[in-house]
Amino acid sequence: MEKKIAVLPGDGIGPEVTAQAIKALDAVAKSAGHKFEYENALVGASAIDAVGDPFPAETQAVCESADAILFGAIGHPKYDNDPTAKVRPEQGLLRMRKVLGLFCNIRPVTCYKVLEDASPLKAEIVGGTDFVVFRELTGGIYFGQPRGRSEDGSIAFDSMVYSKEEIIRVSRLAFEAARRRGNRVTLVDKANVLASSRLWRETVGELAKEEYPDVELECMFVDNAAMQLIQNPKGFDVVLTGNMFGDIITDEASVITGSLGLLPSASVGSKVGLYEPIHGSYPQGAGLDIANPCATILSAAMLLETSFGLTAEANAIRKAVEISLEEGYVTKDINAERFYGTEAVGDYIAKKVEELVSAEA
Ligand SMILES: NC(=O)C1=CN([C@@H]2O[C@H](COP(=O)(O)OP(=O)(O)OC[C@H]3O[C@@H](n4cnc5c(N)ncnc54)[C@H](O)[C@@H]3O)[C@@H](O)[C@H]2O)C=CC1
Ligand SMILES: CC(C)CC(=O)C(=O)O
Ligand SMILES: [Mg+2]
Repeated sequence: MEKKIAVLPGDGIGPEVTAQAIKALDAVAKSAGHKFEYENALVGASAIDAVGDPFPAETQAVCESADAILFGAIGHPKYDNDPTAKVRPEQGLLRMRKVLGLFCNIRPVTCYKVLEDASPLKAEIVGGTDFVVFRELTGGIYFGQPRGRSEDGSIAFDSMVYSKEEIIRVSRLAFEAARRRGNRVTLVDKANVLASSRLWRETVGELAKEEYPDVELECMFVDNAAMQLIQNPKGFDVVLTGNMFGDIITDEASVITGSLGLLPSASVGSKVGLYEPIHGSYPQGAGLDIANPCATILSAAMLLETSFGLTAEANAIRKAVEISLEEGYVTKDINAERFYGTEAVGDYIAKKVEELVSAEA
């Protein structure tokens, strides 16, 4: 198979973790006889520094001509600490998601057996956790209009806006996934307060009744869900939610697995798919060879499976990551006493991928 992958490393630890994911993809290509061609493009703060735009037209063209996109992370403290900055790296990420039609962000949350003690939560609580969050990605409060400041600057406002159409298209993907898994969807919202959440409840309820009567639908307020995720994470199968709630509860959910550096994601929609870790640019870790590359490597596995249909190869990457965790080939966030660098973990996983894929061929 010959495929072109757009690579957008971004800022902070982004370049380091995407480099490790590419090693895993190269190991797959070498052992299974595929050809992956990579084209790099600028995004985020590094794109602002280079060309003054966090998602330049050239980057968009690279993405649109690719078969899949591998994304690192964006963000820089010089913007985080300057609320007056007019151009911000995050605008690039949001514009990219919108322009590429990436309306659904899929975030699997799995607790590896060997990491049951790595979470600050009790092993008997986190053990066996296996759910997936379907987060709406191109609507809601991150995009809604009007937004801004009053003339005298003393009032600021954002709008949580959702249409039925936006809710239905992401919900369908969640229900379809539930049918392939435990047949249960939990809609997470704040329908006791927000009009937009009441539209979610109404729309998802109708859809469930009309098209997915075989799938169990449960509705849960987001504050309760935030608590239940920690108290009984095994109680979830497919979580369906809006943009901001999904963003927040998945960072929370990463604690169940042992580290934010372990959670991958796939962003899908009408065009090309984009694959990215759920974490940000972790600027404090940039250039120190301490970032956990697993979230990005596992995102590459989602890329192979979702965009290229290479399930066996994707599973080889997942298995290689699991072996690295079992063998203690982990970064500092997983084991603060005995750890390896980002590069060393990436090399170890790539070597395992090569062995696993070659053994299957
Ligand atoms: N998708 C993206 O590109 C995202 C970008 N951001 C941006 O990233 C910048 C930093 O934001 P933060 O709130 O600090 O979130 P962050 O996700 O970058 O880091 C939060 C904490 O999680 C841990 N962490 C994150 N990734 C890790 C990894 N791979 N290995 C080990 N530990 C890891 C670190 O302890 C870090 O201090 C900001 O500019 C923010 O806007 C934040 C979230 C998502
Ligand atoms: C940086 C934000 C725009 C998004 C975010 O935190 C995420 O997608 O996880
Ligand atoms: Mg986030």
